[in-house]
Amino acid sequence: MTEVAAVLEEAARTGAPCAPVRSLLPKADIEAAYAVQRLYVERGIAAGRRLVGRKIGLTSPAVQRQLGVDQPDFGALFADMAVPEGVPVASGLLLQPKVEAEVALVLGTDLPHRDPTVADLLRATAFALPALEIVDSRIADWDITIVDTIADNASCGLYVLGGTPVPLERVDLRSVTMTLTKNGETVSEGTGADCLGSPLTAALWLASTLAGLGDPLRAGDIVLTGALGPMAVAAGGDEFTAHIEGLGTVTTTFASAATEGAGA
Ligand SMILES: C=C/C=C(\O)C(=O)O
Repeated sequence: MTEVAAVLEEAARTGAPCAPVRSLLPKADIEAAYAVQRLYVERGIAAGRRLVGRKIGLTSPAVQRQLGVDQPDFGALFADMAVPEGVPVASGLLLQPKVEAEVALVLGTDLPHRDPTVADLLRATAFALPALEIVDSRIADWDITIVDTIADNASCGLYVLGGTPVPLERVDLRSVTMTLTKNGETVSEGTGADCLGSPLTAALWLASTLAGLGDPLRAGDIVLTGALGPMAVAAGGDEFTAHIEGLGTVTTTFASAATEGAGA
């Protein structure tokens, strides 16, 4: 496990993507891949990073098709991965960024049960927000299988949360429609139902999985529930806006090296 973690750390440190790590792991061993991810999380916490929640990945049939997998996964969200709206994503921070539009849930109470119900989840959720997940892969050309992405913290790079909290009484997350634009052009579309049937179903999967691992979701946690549509490639100078009906909009821009150099 430590060898795989070291390969991924080196890729992040140098900015040079590495070869797929699946050949270094027991064949298709998802538990081994999560063990690598746990090392990354434990090292982050030991270094003073604040764990603030989880992302769910591989929830949309479109993304599953893009990556050739058939099940969801999860990764860790640290506070230092959050980019406030209005602050450009610095150039050179990410290796191969892509953007996804998602529903974020913020919990008001713990979700300790292995068999949580929708009622438990609705009661536990303080509010929802529109969100952009900026996924990134430390593996060259995004040549990933499920074990590669799990070991690589579920390919999570950064995330942007919208600023207007919406209580769940006000929105039916299964039927929301999402449009993601890049520089004004639509690049991805989907609905709540495209996220494992509903963002709530995805969150229940995560709550149950983490409770089963003895590390349940806690009050205050942010849950990125998974892409509602295909991911879109990002480059310096791009602006992305997601509109999720009933939740509002969230926007981010990617600085280009040239504008950063000019102090823009
Ligand atoms: C490889 C990353 C996939 C996701 O983040 C997703 O499907 O939401």
